[in-house]
Amino acid sequence: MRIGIVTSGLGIARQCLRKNTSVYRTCRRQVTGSGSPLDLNVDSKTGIAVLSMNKPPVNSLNLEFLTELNIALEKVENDKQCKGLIITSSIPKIFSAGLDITEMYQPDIDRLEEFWRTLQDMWIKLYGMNCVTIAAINGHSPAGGCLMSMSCDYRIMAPNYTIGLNETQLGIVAPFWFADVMLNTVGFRQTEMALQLGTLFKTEEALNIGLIDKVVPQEEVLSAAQQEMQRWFKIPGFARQLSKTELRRPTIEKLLKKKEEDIGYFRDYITKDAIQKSLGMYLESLKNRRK
Ligand SMILES: CCCCCCCCCC/C=C\CC(=O)SCCNC(=O)CCNC(=O)[C@H](O)C(C)(C)COP(=O)(O)OP(=O)(O)OC[C@H]1O[C@@H](n2cnc3c(N)ncnc32)[C@H](O)[C@@H]1OP(=O)(O)O
Repeated sequence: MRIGIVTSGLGIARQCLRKNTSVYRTCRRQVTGSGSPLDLNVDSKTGIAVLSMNKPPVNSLNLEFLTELNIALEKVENDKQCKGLIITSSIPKIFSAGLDITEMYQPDIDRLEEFWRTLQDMWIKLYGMNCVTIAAINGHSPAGGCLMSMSCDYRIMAPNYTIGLNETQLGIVAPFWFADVMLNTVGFRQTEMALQLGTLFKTEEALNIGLIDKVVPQEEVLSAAQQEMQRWFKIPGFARQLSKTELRRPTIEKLLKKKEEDIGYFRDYITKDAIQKSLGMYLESLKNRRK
């Protein structure tokens, strides 16, 4: 039941309409505007925010979408009522198709650099979130989608989808910080094989190597995430947060120290003729898949 105020643009709902019966005490606020590719609902009773990606056809991460994600993550982090964040998708069968390849193919250089900076910022925020983060992976989650999932504290996935860092299959290389997050999640051996082969793991395979934590039927992914959140909420928040920070800080600091250098590497690498050719062919193959 939604009884909150829907705001537009960047404004967060300032009021909550409450009725006097206890059933209405939950104050759910939709804090993104209508027509936004993101739907952020904060339930002030449970302290859980649900961020649902809704950018057809495949939730690909372009500059504008990444900017919206950054704003949403900031809102959640600044909202004192939010103790946990669930990231999911409103697009059937797709969590996120990863980076929008059209941002990298025949790019405008200023925009390309801005795109990469915004991706770095999004990842730094998500990986370092103080609140508990759970990825409710209700669809395919390749490359950038896998990065987002791995950056959460816990991953619940529906059967019969795929997840992984498949960059080499596109003829490109996963950046060091994507690799670091995978390394932190599944260990060295699985990472070195998965990155070289560009493996997209089926749900069950992902569970077996620890890339995801739980498999539940499609229709239960969100409720399982809500339930899992309760386990994390039972731990004293400060102790849990500090443990997370201690473990993740070195990985985040590594990128922070090299942010500008990394943008330069990305720009120079992606604009190479051979890479452009690979990306062009991959885009073409995606478009021809349904023919
Ligand atoms: C020295 C070292 C320096 C290092 C430098 C760094 C180098 C760069 C690193 C880049 C890092 C990350 C890379 C990425 O995230 S790249 C993205 C990888 N993603 C994929 O490979 C996924 C591709 N998509 C799919 O497999 C499928 O679309 C799907 C997600 C399984 C969904 O399948 P579907 O059948 O439901 O939909 P489909 O018909 O395929 O697609 C619908 C339309 O969407 C277009 N599309 C799909 N994915 C993308 C995408 N990622 N970007 C842009 N567009 C995408 C697809 O072309 C269809 O378009 P249309 O309807 O035909 O016009």
